[in-house]
Amino acid sequence: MPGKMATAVAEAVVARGLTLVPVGLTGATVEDESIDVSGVAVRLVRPDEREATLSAIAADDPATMVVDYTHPSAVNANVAAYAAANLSFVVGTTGGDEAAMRATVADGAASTAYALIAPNMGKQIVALQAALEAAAATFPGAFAGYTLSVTESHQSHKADTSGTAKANVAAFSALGAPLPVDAIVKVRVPADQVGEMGVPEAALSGHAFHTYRLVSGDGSVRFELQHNVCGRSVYAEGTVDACVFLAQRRAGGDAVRVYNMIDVLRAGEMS
Ligand SMILES: NC(=O)C1=CN([C@@H]2O[C@H](COP(=O)(O)OP(=O)(O)OC[C@H]3O[C@@H](n4cnc5c(N)ncnc54)[C@H](OP(=O)(O)O)[C@@H]3O)[C@@H](O)[C@H]2O)C=CC1
Ligand SMILES: O=C(O)C1=N[C@H](C(=O)O)C[C@H](O)C1
Repeated sequence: MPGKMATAVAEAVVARGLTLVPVGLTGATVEDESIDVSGVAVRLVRPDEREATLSAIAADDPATMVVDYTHPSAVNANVAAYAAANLSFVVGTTGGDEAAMRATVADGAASTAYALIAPNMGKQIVALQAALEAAAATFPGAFAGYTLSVTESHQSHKADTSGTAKANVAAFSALGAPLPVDAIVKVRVPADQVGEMGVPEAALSGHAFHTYRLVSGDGSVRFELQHNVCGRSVYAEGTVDACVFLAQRRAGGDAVRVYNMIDVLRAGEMS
């Protein structure tokens, strides 16, 4: 905190009537000591105080869920610290090493934490992602011979290529239309976002516009799929659903300890 997603999730937690633990991890250069979230004073904790703070939170209530919306360069060290403190965690941050995150709570790992990791928490986008995965499993190669192109536009400070786009490209690849991740076109210049992608000016600081195009070999057939989101609320609501879902799995001692948002959707636990 006070990152945009972390703050939006904290606000959604309060709005749902859940308890917001008034502590937020922050970047090393942030000078404020606390921020106000819907009337709750949230203490900001720098990376050098992270381990001690997480241990104290776990000692106070081991059922606390941690939410990570940080930066690709920060998320893996954060996750290692959550796991070491045995605090269960929901990761929305994209661009990290997901395999390494999963390993912190995999069978045989020392941690007793549960984890949910997903590149997109928006219910309808998760449903689209699940539908593409199901199509790929049911009709592998159905789009063989088609050429895929993908364009994604996000606020100019986004560090990485869209994690959602990467996940959907994997499904399109199984459908027969592969695309290397580095061929995904990233639009980060505000003038292009407005002019080429149709992003409203008011959403330049927070938007996610994705377009997937599939064209047949002879150019006679063309598909286009878009999901265009302005703002953050759809992800914040999904993240709170994820926390509730994960808390229930943890409380029930479920044998599976790593989940994604498709698991939450399948369970019928997205509001
Ligand atoms: N899964 C999903 O549905 C969604 C995922 N995302 C992803 O979430 C991430 C965050 O996005 P967003 O909120 O827009 O980005 P912001 O840049 O607004 O926020 C990121 C925050 O993380 C802070 N930070 C950096 N390093 C650390 C650290 N070591 N410990 C704690 N905090 C740290 C930054 O602080 P500082 O500025 O001081 O560096 C900043 O406050 C991105 O990876 C984005 O792709 C976003 C939306 C939805
Ligand atoms: O940075 C964002 O804003 C978003 N990031 C996620 C991604 O990388 O796919 C999800 C959504 O696109 C918003």
